Amino acid sequence: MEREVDVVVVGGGPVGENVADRARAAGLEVVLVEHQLVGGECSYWACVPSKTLLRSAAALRAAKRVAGSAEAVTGTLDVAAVLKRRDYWVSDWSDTGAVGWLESVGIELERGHGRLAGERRVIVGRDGTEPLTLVARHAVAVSPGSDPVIPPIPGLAGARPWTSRDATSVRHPPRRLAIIGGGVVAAEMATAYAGFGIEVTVLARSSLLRNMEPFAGDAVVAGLRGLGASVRVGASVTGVGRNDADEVIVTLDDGSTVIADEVLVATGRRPRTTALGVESVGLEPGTWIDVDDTMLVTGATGNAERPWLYAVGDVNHRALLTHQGKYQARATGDLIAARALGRPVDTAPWGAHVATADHSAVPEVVFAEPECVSVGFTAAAAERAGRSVRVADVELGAVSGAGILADDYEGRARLVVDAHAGTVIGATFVGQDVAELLQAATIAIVGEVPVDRLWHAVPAFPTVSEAWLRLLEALGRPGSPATQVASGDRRDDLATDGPGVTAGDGEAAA
Ligand SMILES: Cc1cc2nc3c(=O)[nH]c(=O)nc-3n(C[C@H](O)[C@H](O)[C@H](O)COP(=O)(O)OP(=O)(O)OC[C@H]3O[C@@H](n4cnc5c(N)ncnc54)[C@H](O)[C@@H]3O)c2cc1C
Ligand SMILES: NC(=O)c1ccc[n+]([C@@H]2O[C@H](COP(=O)([O-])OP(=O)(O)OC[C@H]3O[C@@H](n4cnc5c(N)ncnc54)[C@H](O)[C@@H]3O)[C@@H](O)[C@H]2O)c1
Repeated sequence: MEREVDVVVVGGGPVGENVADRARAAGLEVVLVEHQLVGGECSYWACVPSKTLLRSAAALRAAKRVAGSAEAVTGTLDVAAVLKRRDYWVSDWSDTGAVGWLESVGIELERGHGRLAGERRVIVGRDGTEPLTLVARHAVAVSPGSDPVIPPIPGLAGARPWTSRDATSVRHPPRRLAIIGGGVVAAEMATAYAGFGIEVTVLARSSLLRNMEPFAGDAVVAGLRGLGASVRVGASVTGVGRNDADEVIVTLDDGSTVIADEVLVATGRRPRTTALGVESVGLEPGTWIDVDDTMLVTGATGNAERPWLYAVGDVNHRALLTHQGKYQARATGDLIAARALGRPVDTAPWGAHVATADHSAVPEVVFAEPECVSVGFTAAAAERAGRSVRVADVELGAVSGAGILADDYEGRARLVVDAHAGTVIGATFVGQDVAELLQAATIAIVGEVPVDRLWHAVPAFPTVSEAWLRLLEALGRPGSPATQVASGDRRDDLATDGPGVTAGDGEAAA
């Protein structure tokens, strides 16, 4: 069976949904092909369940950190209630709601496995009925996402390791959990399971959260240990097996062993391109798909002559995050529609049809203990990129708003400034409830707001946002002696109390 449509989208995760939505909103006929659940990894096995597993223990810790509410905390976490709340948020792994939304906006769903079959053609393998060939008049967008990597550690694959799917969909948490990896999944799942009161051992080859400023990973190591987890940094796993009691035995390169009930592998992702038919359009199966800033696939048959194939979301490896994939999807869906309808196309940097922010302003929130959030360059990455940087650090505990939020608040913030341009190019915040500080930093970077102008963006007292003021003070006020820092100098000021406010003062002096 063969059918012509305007646009075919393969993969109905958050990214594919958004490509389809934008193209459909412009009036195009769109078919979305999904072989599992509409909503994808994020909705059922990643962002949503992981955050619900984390939230209750974080709320409990927050209550314990404030005198008055701490005394009211007399019980422990109700893990069964946490799992029930998780089940609600993942709709019991049913996509009825998501399918209803597709219907409401006029996007057609084809349930089945989509596979490229040459230029503009997608074959959909369907259960119990003959395959359907969809021929796209205008474009095909693939957004199949990514799968976890299982590294070739002797015995690991045979030891029934958990992946992030098992960790986020758990029904009966084990008594002991070993985690291999030191990235985002390891940090978050160690926090979640330690919060459940489970014996957690993190086995990381190197420091944690290496894509962030070093103080973020260090804080999470301390935070996890504070929750009772064991964190072994610099530990290489040489073998994994199960014994007769069905316990997992993880052997390390120093000869020691860790015994657990389950082992979670959190060692990165690989693209879902092995069974996507990419070879039929000149691409290599099993590899990430290269794209330009409009998500147009570079090197695909026919794309140079008449653009038709786009790869959006995790599969292009630009930023493996839902919000960034959805940002790409909005640009690409609109571009597909503009090209199809003969409307103007804007592919200049920061134009409507490009994902420029992928290069310089990707916000990420790691919901670990403590929260670690960042956007843009770290100081080291900026220097590697040849930028001349100025760096300001502040201890968040010295900010009144943080001290009021939690007794003995501990946290740190860093601003990375381009010394020549005088604009923020990176920001990192570590501490309780810092996630909501991130959007301001993202806007400063994307808007290329001069640091001198930020002195006029006054943070309200007493909020944690006053960290911004402390960061500016650390950089120096325009025209004041403190700003006499040679251009290109790197400053590692550690600002504490700002003028007029000391921790514990209810009112700031003028
Ligand atoms: C544990 C965990 C927690 C995370 N937490 C966060 C978070 O808090 N915030 C955040 O921003 N990101 C988070 N991420 C990352 C986020 O999940 C991904 O970046 C996001 O899901 C990518 O969206 P996508 O649409 O590209 O792919 P996916 O969500 O993987 O969706 C792809 C869809 O395509 C379907 N599909 C694949 N191949 C085919 C085919 N050939 N035919 C038909 N259908 C197909 C799949 O079934 C799936 O539904 C997390 C990831 C993990 C593993
Ligand atoms: N809150 C969030 O936004 C969130 C949460 C979870 C995941 N994610 C996304 O999902 C992606 C995948 O997360 P992840 O934690 O799996 O990957 P990651 O890239 O963040 O971390 C992988 C970790 O595994 C280690 N590693 C790699 N190979 C190894 C091996 N052979 N043996 C031992 N250790 C090894 C690395 O050193 C690193 O510490 C992330 O890139 C992130 O973008 C986002």
